[in-house]
Amino acid sequence: MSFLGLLGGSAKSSVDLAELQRKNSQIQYDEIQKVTSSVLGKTELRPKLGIICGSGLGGLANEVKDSQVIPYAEIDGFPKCTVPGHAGNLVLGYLSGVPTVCMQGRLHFYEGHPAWLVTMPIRMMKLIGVETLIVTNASGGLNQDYNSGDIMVIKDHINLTGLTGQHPLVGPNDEKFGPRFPAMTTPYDPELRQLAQETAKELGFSGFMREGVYVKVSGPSYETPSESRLLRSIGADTVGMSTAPEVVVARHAGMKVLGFSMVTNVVILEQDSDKTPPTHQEVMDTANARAKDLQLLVKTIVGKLASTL
Ligand SMILES: O=P(O)(O)O[C@@H]1C[C@H](O)[C@@H](CO)O1
Ligand SMILES: Nc1nc2[nH]cnc2c(=O)[nH]1
Repeated sequence: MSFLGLLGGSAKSSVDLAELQRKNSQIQYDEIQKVTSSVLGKTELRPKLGIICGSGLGGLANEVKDSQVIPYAEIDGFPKCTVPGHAGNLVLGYLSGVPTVCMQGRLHFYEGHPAWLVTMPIRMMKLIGVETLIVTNASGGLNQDYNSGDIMVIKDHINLTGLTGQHPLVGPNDEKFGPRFPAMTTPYDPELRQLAQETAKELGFSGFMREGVYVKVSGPSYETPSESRLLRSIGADTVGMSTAPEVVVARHAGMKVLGFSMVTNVVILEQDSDKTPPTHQEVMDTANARAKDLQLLVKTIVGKLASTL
């Protein structure tokens, strides 16, 4: 199907989405502008903050006041969300007084979306005016000191799928978004990380707060014990199937990023273990059980940032 056709554009100037997918090419600035216009045409709000809700963490969007819900299906050119625990809505409104756009449900590579399409909403947010992004995810704890329900402030990531070729910035670079070769030395903003830890302490959350490294794999299968030991040995504390590509694209576009990884299961490192293997139901249930704490943490942090956003 023609992408510009989806956007209501003329067949003559249309870009074939299937063809772009085959070439693993990028959607260009103009096309993302049309997705953005479709959103802006449905709301008066001009968000400064973007939030992405991970598996089972969509409740964060319920903290947004005076909210307007736009299903992805009603946004021209926006792909579908197919994963349970990812509602598939943009929720726009005010979080602690800050105009916010919240992705209640994200796109994943394992759903069949190429890396550039998974991250297209980040560029849309940038064009809307978002300069600060809060990403959340559900993850497996590779670090065996971690417990289910721990919240890890992400200090760095290993974009394993990016390093091995499925990088969201592969394809022609548009300097309007950012440079051809962006540095990734500080993907997660040090001041925001510090603020997150200080705020967690004030809220009495220190007992389940962590700071560490997230590794992004493709999924959808969970890891074998040997794969998990490999990921631990390269320095990762948690493992998941999202986030890093979104953060790379956000940093490419100059956005500040704060990331939280909710440990929903402790990863099994031993062969032939009698421990219970992970399930997506367990992931969602654990995320839901701790969601209120993460919601309060994010809301309080945003309240403290409000005057600067
Ligand atoms: O969207 P996130 O990264 O929070 O979801 C995690 C990774 C997979 O999508 C899913 C596996 O249970 O949860
Ligand atoms: N890859 C991966 N993703 C997850 N998301 C939640 N738990 C896990 C896990 O154990 N592994």
